[in-house]
Parts: sequence; structure tokens; C-alpha cells
Amino acid sequence: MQNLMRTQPLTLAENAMDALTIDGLKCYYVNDYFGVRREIRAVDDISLTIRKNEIYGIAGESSSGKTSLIKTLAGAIRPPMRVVGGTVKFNFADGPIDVYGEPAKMKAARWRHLSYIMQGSMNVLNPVRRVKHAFTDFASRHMNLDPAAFRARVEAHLARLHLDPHVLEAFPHQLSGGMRQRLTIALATVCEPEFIIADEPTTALDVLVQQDVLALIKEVQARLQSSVIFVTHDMSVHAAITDRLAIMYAGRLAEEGPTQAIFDNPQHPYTVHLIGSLPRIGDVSTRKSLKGKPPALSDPPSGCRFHPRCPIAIDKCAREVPAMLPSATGGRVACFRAGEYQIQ
Ligand SMILES: Nc1ncnc2c1ncn2[C@@H]1O[C@H](COP(=O)(O)OP(=O)(O)OP(=O)(O)O)[C@@H](O)[C@H]1O
Repeated sequence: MQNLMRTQPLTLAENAMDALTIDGLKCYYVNDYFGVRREIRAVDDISLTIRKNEIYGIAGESSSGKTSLIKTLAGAIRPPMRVVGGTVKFNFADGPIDVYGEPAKMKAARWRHLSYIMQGSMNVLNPVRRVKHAFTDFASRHMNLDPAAFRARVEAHLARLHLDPHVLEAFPHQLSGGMRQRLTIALATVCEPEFIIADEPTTALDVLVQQDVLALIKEVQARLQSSVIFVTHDMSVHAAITDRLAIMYAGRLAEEGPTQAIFDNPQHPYTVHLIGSLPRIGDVSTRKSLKGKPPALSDPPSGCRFHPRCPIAIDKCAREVPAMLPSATGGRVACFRAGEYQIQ
């Protein structure tokens, strides 16, 4: 029997290796209405790398393209979504995979090497079937175990995640929301994947259950030494769980860097606003909201997409697209006036 569990910590060299490389990625929703083509540029020229054994957060307001980006990474796109440029390459232990160049290899890697906890993923549990069937339907084919050994493996995994094996015999409606979310995490990690993508896994949960689920994700990540992409608009969740953080604005990256450094010293005016709008105990001052609305991605502004809302924009910002360049956080930022804006 193949032992899927990685018991040895990754070596320094392995740790330093990239687990995922995204280069110039563009993914649009393309619709043709009676001869008129309309493109929504939800992911527009994004390049980044995710390291082995790190939790990488993606933040940004609603409709900034977070879900579109990670669906594209997972190769989980359906029309009208279309990759129109760039590459996505995973570097799994048994070899690299080009997501859009090697679809068969990518299909085989799902669950086994890569798992995806989707938004509303509790729907993965069929309301009219017992929970155990979700495990057999999705995970058993990737584990090559006879039914008894598979059941034992699942029960041991549930026990590690502080879930009683009896939940396998329950119907989803008999479990609380927190338990169902823990189960979806158990399901996504039972094959011990090297890479986990989680889209808003705690958004629908109350604060205490949320803490519980975040702790669970951290625990699983530390044990498997997997790479995790964690998407949420909730900055306090990023502060609690991520090692590095990317801020998306209107389909592009605005800033990226070590999470603590981004919170301590945000460089992009948009990041400054996101962090400045977080409530602090004892601070009763009124928070300044950002003027305007996020742009329509079917007709985004020229130059820096944030410039119409930016408090310190200059003429150049409307004309030129700022490149992602090394920043004072040790990460990267796309702003001609990086580090110049602060909220009083
Ligand atoms: N099926 C679709 N067809 C057309 N446009 C879409 C579709 N799904 C999403 N979009 C558009 O793509 C853009 C990015 O949406 P996306 O869901 O990726 O953002 P998000 O940052 O994940 O938002 P949220 O936090 O609300 O989930 C939005 O303008 C959205 O309206």
C-alpha cells in the first residue's frame, strides 16, 4: 500500500521551490450577443508564484476577480470563461503540469495532488445521501485501497480533524454548518494533496466556528506541508492565517508581499484603504470610505485601474499601466506613487 502521508519535513531546498507559477494570465468572460462581442476582463495579466509549504492569501472587494483567478488556476473554467493568454504551471512532486497545455495530466492530478474547496462547497455534500458517499464518490478512486482500508483511512483522517466517524452515516442536514464545512475540508484533504485552493471557506460561518475552521486549515496545511491559496475579502482572516498576501483590484494585482509587512506598511493606496477600514478596539474615529465604485470589467479605466478612485493619482496613472515592481514590504506593488499615501 502506498503511503500518501508526508512524514518528513520538506528540506530547505524543497521549501524554497515554487509550487505554482502563473505568467501573464488573462481569463475573460466572452459573450457574443447577436453579433456583438462583450468581454469581461476578470483576470487581466496576472503573474505570480506560490511557494511550497505556504499559505498565500488573495484579497480584494467583491467582483475584483478573485474567484475567476482561482478557477483558472484549478483548470475549472466553463464557457463563457476563456483563457486568452498566459500560462499556469504546477510543480508537483512527481513532475510539473501545464494546466492548459496538458489537460489529461491535470485531470489525473485533481484530488490526488490538487484540491479545491469551492465557494458554497458544502453543496458537494448531496442532501439526500449519507456523508460517506461523498468520500467514496470523490476520493476513493484516487487512493487505490480496498473498501475496508479506505473506510479506516477516512475515519483516521476524520479523527485527526476532530470529527467523530459517526458523521459518515449522517445526512448533511443533520449536521451543523460548522461540521459540514469541516467535512468539506476533510474531503478535500483526505488524499493528502500537495496544493489546496480554498475560496471563501469561512464566510458563511459565525465568528467562533470560523476560528475553528481556520485553525483546522492551518493544522492540515502544517501537517501535509501543502501549499494553500486562501481567498477571502475578509482582511482579518488573512491576518490570522496567511503567510503572504496578494491584493486584487479590478482583475489585476495591486500589491503582494509578506502578510505582516503588508499590514504594517501597505504600499498601494488601495491596500492602505482596505487595511485602514478595519475596525480597531477603542478607536471610535469615523472611517473614510473610498470614493466611487469598482470599475466595470467590460470597460475598465485606462492606465492604473484604480486611478479614478485614487486620492493621490497623477496624470501618468491614467495613461500608463504600472508594472508590479519590488516594494518596501519585500513584495511587489503596481503603483507609480507606492508608499506615498497614508490615512490620518
Ligand atoms: N459567468 C459569468 N459571466 C459573466 N461575467 C461573470 C461571470 N462570473 C463572474 N463574472 C464577472 O467577473 C468579474 C469577477 O468576478 P469574480 O466572481 O471572479 O469576483 P470575486 O472577486 O470573486 O467576487 P466575490 O468576492 O463577490 O465572489 C465580475 O465583474 C463578475 O461580474
